[in-house]
Amino acid sequence: MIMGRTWKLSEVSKHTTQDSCWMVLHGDVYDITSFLSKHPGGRSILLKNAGQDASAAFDSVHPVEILEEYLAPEQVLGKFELDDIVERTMVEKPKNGSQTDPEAPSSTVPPLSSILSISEIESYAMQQLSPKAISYYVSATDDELTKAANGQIYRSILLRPRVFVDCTECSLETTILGSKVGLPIFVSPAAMARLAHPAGEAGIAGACSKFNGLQIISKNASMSPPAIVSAGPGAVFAWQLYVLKDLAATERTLAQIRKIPQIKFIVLTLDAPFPGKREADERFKMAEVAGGAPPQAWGTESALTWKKTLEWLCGHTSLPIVLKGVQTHEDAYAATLFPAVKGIILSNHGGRALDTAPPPIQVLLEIRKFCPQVLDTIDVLVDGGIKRGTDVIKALALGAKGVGIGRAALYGLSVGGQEGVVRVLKILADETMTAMRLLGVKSVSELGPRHINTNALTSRLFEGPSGLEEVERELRSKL
Ligand code: HEM
Ligand SMILES: Cc1cc2nc3c(=O)[nH]c(=O)nc-3n(C[C@H](O)[C@H](O)[C@H](O)COP(=O)(O)O)c2cc1C
Repeated sequence: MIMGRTWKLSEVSKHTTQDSCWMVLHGDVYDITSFLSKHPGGRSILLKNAGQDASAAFDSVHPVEILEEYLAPEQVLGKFELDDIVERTMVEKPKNGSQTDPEAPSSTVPPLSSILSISEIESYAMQQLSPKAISYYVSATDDELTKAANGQIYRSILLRPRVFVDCTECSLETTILGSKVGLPIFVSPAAMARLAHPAGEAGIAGACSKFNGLQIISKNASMSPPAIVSAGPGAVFAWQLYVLKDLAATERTLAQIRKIPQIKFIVLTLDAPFPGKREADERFKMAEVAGGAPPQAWGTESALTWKKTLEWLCGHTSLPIVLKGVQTHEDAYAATLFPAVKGIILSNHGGRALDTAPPPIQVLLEIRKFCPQVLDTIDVLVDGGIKRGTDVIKALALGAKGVGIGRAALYGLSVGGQEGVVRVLKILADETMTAMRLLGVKSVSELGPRHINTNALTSRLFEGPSGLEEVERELRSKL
């Protein structure tokens, strides 16, 4: 009986094929032969790491709890014991794809306080991240037109500053989905944060905690939700769900989430029923796995529908539901017809879903024109392309309750761990506050369409009253 015995590397390393595939993970030896065809990340990456201690590669993408969830107890063959010879010659393996990875170009990051903009953080991140992390984080679908448009659209919208407003006192506090937060900027869910830095999603939580900010934890986080929330006592949390083809596994995960009181709402991502064609990432994977990677097995259920899926989800959570990846006003309106849905995130997955889909700001304008009541019925959040405080206030002025950052948080993490994310949030918070003061606005709730200039894009906003009667009324009462 092999169960319970110890194995040396010389024995484990004989099992590297489809017919017999072993792997060392966190001190245990696993027989993963039957899991090869089931691994959502494809079999090639497992074969590449077969016959060795793959803990470092595993840790940068998965929480350790996933082992128990996906592998049966009989697949654990026993404990791993280092051979003497290996122990003596072994060089410390990198824990992640960032600074400690010899593949990653070395660079010196200046003191974080001297980094002034999100673009600057991004350029340092490109020096810190491993090629693998860059191809995964930066890539977007096809020609990356939507990714580019997400940022460009903010540049084509102009603001309308008002004068004679005392903005000495100015606050970024607001409420998102009923939770008070210190700033209207939240961290969108992003998989595999430990590819950027060992602090991973817990580092992001620690940073959000300092601002009483909101972090939406990804279903594919590289750390477990309990570990993440315990790192952010002052933060507000939500958890993002991909419904897997394996519905029972999704239900088990939802049961775990129910036990975490810090999680205030569930974000169901809908824009990725199939993986987008992210060529930079595919090219990297092809080079990484000899002979090319087979098409990835996609674990996400592609047959979700409004009524069936929402009814099912309501059976497994009593938390408010937020739909992420809404890209038309029709779907925004439809969301308001389901009482369990308390919010939507206008998002195109940072350009990683359908290329040439519209930037969220365009969808917000559509909502204002065709069904403005949506904005009064549910919380509308947006993400994609946010790099400046002025981007934040434009989205808020157009009706968003909060604005998410995806890559910017990962880039901050890569340059300075938790403190790097703090720097990202501080830059954006300070810029937002400055922009509000210069605009003549003292609080987030005052921002409105009257702060947005009319041009070809935004003219559809101005079908309503001019606002002049309100100005007259206000002045008369003050004079
Ligand atoms: C043997 C134990 C492993 C198990 C049980 C496992 C499980 C999973 C699961 C459930 C997913 C779907 C995404 C998620 O829910 O996180 C996934 C995806 C993935 N896994 Fe693993 N995995 C294992 C080993 C590895 C190893 C050693 C690597 C090496 C780096 C790896 C790399 C990946 C990648 C790259 C993805 C795809 C993520 C994406 O593109 O969204 N996995 N794995
Ligand atoms: C590397 C990466 C991983 C992501 N993983 C997820 C995820 O697991 N779940 C999800 O709903 N969205 C995911 N997204 C999308 C983000 O939540 C967000 O919509 C997007 O990044 C916003 O655009 P930005 O990166 O321009 O800020 C991911 C985005 C990136 C860049």
